[in-house]
Amino acid sequence: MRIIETVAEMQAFSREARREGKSISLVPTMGFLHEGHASLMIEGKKRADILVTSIFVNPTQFGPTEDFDAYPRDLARDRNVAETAGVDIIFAPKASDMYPRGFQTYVNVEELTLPLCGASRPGHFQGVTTVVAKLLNIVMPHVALFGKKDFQQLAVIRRMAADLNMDVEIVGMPIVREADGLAMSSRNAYLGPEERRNALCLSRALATARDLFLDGERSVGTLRDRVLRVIGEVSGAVIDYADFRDGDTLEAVETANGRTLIALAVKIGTTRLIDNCILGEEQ
Ligand SMILES: Nc1ncnc2c1ncn2[C@@H]1O[C@H](COP(=O)(O)OP(=O)(O)OP(=O)(O)O)[C@@H](O)[C@H]1O
Ligand SMILES: CC(C)(CO)[C@@H](O)C(=O)[O-]
Ligand code: BAL
Repeated sequence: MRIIETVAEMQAFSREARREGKSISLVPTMGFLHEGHASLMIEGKKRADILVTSIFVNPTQFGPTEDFDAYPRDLARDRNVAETAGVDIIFAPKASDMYPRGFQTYVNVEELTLPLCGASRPGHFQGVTTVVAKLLNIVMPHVALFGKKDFQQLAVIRRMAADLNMDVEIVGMPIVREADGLAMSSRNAYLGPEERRNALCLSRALATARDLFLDGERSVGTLRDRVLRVIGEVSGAVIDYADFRDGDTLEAVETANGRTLIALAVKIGTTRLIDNCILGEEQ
């Protein structure tokens, strides 16, 4: 495994790999890698000759009061996780190389970024689509893999790739969970022991609503009440959003079906966690 730290070197590497007829897969990350990231890497390795993972805590997707400075970083540990998962190249650029002086071009996806995390985190998705567009141009992968834990992000990136005719296959991967149901996330590292227990209310709320749905309940009002009740039982859990939306368009729905998305963002203490499920999909 090799670490590449400059945009120019990464681009030269990929250009040469493509010239030799090799296929490339890319797993973009912000580091502090866990088994969720590893599952994307293992799949990426199967889908191409060369697996690249980027590790870049992207400043443009964090709001001014968000946790950019506090975001956990540990490149030594990440190297081990990446190597074990079969990564060939870690691309770890500096912010000054990604956003040099004079930078002024951004990518914006419209309707899909309005609700959910787009509403709670103004400017977030513009930062995500801009950096992902740049990573795709730099690494030039044939396949790029993203987790469904960030469901809206995946939908937005698919839209961007289609709308801008990007020559890359976007692959969505299932949510990897801890044994007790908590969705793996780098931000779980912020949780103290009591908060870690309280954080289970997200996956518990999703499972409760899904069980009701599988028993035949279709009223979003009833399903939402149950979700709010499960989260409300936990002191120190503050809902940012608990939304029922169409899994393709992200439009709000009032009657549930198998393609209905339940998307949650909940603050446990100061840590904002997200989780989701599609009601008709195996968990
Ligand atoms: N539990 C998970 N299962 C599957 N994919 C995941 C999981 N957690 C993160 N990913 C995916 O890994 C990629 C990189 O995500 P990122 O580095 O932000 O990790 P994260 O754990 O989601 O961090 P954060 O705490 O910032 O949300 C994204 O495509 C994301 O959806
Ligand atoms: C896709 C991504 C790496 C862009 O910075 C980030 O939003 C993430 O880790 O999900
Ligand atoms: N996993 C999405 C990255 C972010 O929260 O900024």
